Amino acid sequence: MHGMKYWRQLFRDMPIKRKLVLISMSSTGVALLLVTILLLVNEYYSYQRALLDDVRVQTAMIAENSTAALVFRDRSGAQEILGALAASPSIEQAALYTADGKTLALYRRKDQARTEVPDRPVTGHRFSSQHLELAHEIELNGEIVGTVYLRSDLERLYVRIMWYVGAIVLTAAGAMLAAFLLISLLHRGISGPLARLVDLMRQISERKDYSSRARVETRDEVGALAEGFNAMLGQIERHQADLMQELGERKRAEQRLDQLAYYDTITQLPNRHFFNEQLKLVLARAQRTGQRAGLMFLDLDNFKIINDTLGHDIGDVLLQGVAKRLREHLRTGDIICRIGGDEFAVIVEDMTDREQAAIVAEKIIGAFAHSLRLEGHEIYISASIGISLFPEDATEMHALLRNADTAMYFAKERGKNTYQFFLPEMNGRALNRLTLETSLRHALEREEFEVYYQPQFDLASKRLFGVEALLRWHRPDVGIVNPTEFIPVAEESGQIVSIGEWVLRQACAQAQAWQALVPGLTVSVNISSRQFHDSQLVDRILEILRQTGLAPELLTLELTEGVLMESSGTASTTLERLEAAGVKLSIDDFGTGYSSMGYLKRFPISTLKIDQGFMREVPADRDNVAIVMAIIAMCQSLKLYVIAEGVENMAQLEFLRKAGPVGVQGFYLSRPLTADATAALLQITHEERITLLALADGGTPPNPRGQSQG
Ligand SMILES: Nc1nc2c(ncn2[C@@H]2O[C@H](COP(=O)(O)O[C@H]3[C@@H](O)[C@H](n4cnc5c(=O)[nH]c(N)nc54)O[C@@H]3COP(=O)(O)O)[C@@H](O)[C@H]2O)c(=O)[nH]1
Repeated sequence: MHGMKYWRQLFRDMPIKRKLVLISMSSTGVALLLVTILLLVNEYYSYQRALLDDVRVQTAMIAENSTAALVFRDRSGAQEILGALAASPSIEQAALYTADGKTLALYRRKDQARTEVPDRPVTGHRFSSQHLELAHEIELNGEIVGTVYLRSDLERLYVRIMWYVGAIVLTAAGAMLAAFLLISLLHRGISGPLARLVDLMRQISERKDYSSRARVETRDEVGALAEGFNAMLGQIERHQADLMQELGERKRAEQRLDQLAYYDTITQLPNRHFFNEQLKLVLARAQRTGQRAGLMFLDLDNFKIINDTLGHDIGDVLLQGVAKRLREHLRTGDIICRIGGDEFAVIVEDMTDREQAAIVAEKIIGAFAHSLRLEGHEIYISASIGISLFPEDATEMHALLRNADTAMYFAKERGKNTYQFFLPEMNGRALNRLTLETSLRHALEREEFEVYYQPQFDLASKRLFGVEALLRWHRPDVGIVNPTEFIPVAEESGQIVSIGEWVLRQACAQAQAWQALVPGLTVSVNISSRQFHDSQLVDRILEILRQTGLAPELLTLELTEGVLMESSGTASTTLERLEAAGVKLSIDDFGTGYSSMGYLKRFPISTLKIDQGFMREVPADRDNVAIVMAIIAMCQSLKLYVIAEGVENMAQLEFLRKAGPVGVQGFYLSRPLTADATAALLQITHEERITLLALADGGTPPNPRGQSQG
């Protein structure tokens, strides 16, 4: 059973060609065998018959010749007759019996050792495996006179059969060989294409090249199979192409998603997500290898202004330019990421020491030394950089990030366009700033702000013509906080827009209320950069003027040089709209910034305020004297009103009086006052004010600082 299974499996596993040859040869062999057997059987019986006939003839001849010998019981005659059988080599024994069954004569072939004849032969013939025996009764005139017995051997039959078998086997072998050749040839025609199909199939599955095709060699089933195979390959190829396309699209989509997930679409730099993962890896590596790593936080200086002024499209191009500069100036191993609006981060792995970090930071600063030309604009940009180092400043990722951020704020505070290493003591200051920002958020709703007013005088007429609105914050548990402390924070957090609007409303309402006391009293309100670039500014101002009833020409907006210099088309429109509405514009802190004469002509400015820094040590400081005099002369020729700030003593006042027609503002005349104190000052007469504030020529104020409320 087991053996059968083995052969069956062996047959199944055979190649078709061998199977076909085996089957064909087996069937041919079986057919030949059957034919051989039939031929042999036929030959055997034919020979038997021929032998029988032959023996019969001989029996008949003996019977005919021996009748007389039998009748006369002539032994020698009978013996002679039997002796003639020597001519028939197949007869090996013979006997003649008398009618009463006695043996009359015997014959034995020479090679026979003994006589082996039956005592009483049975008439008829009988074949055994070795012999043919035949007994025939001899008659004379209808009476039986004796019996003749002949025994022939079958040796010649077997020899003949053997020769016959030999001939048949040879013929069959030849036939089998011829059949084998023919069948092989025939089967090659069938299995050859099949084998080639199989080979092709193997090649295709190995190489995955579905563009190959099978040769259709015949029109039979194998040809149909090849055609079917080709059709199938065609389909696979098409599916493959579809699949490849789909895979390609999927891959592209995945890459795109990956790109979106890990890269910033504007600069193509890695984004915050990527940055976080990389920083984690870098720190883990540094921990393992015991090496240093540096983290740098970059914040572009004044980016928001550029973005608001020139538009977001230019802002985007600027960010791209910044990314390009960073890539160009830093090593390929440094990981540069854009982690927020105008915030970038650089991870420097294997940092040797602080000096190396400083070199990298200087490279970054240097990268922006030259202006960027963006769509017709020449833009100077700089960055403030905070640096924290692993492991000195922090070993934990978030702490390292926080420290770099804190250091960056300090770089900003130091005047921007610089770098700053993190120092442990910064954390306290940073915390203060954070709490300041948080408290500031609620200051407006909790009514913690108050507007103070500092009087402004025209030196020639000695008249109080206006007040400057200056904000104060009554911070709970802290006291009055100076605007220099909180205005930059409000500016950065964007809260300045709502705070500034509140100041404008208060100042306009107050100035309008004071018109009854000093008709034509002007009020100056400081407008910060962020406020100025707010697209709603003009509408808000006009709305406030309408609501408070203050005449637009009594409101002066104080803008710094920086704000005007950053201004482009949209800002000019803002200024033009304000001028058209009648609102006055003043340049604050003149001389500290760009001091460009161009914008004095370009923009509708009515007043210029000399920065109080130039009033310091005047008239002793000859340089400051020269500057102040030059500014006054320039304003005269440009027909601009000029106000000198920071007048703190009589010498300064006297100097200004001689220098030309100016307005003055300063502690010497009055510190910023509460609204009530300002109202009190406005209520007294002009003459009383001159006396009180020592505005008379050469006059001395009784106690100028004593008036201070701010
Ligand atoms: N955007 C806004 N900015 C505002 C607002 N209120 C104030 N500010 C700006 O804050 C800065 C500091 O203001 P402040 O502490 O009020 O200082 C003003 C005066 O007190 C001070 N001053 C005036 N006279 C003298 C003097 O004789 N000596 C001296 N040392 N200081 C003096 O000068 C400041 C006024 O400056 P300026 O605005 O340039 O005229 C300041 O930059 C304010 O602009 C606000 O509501 N919005």
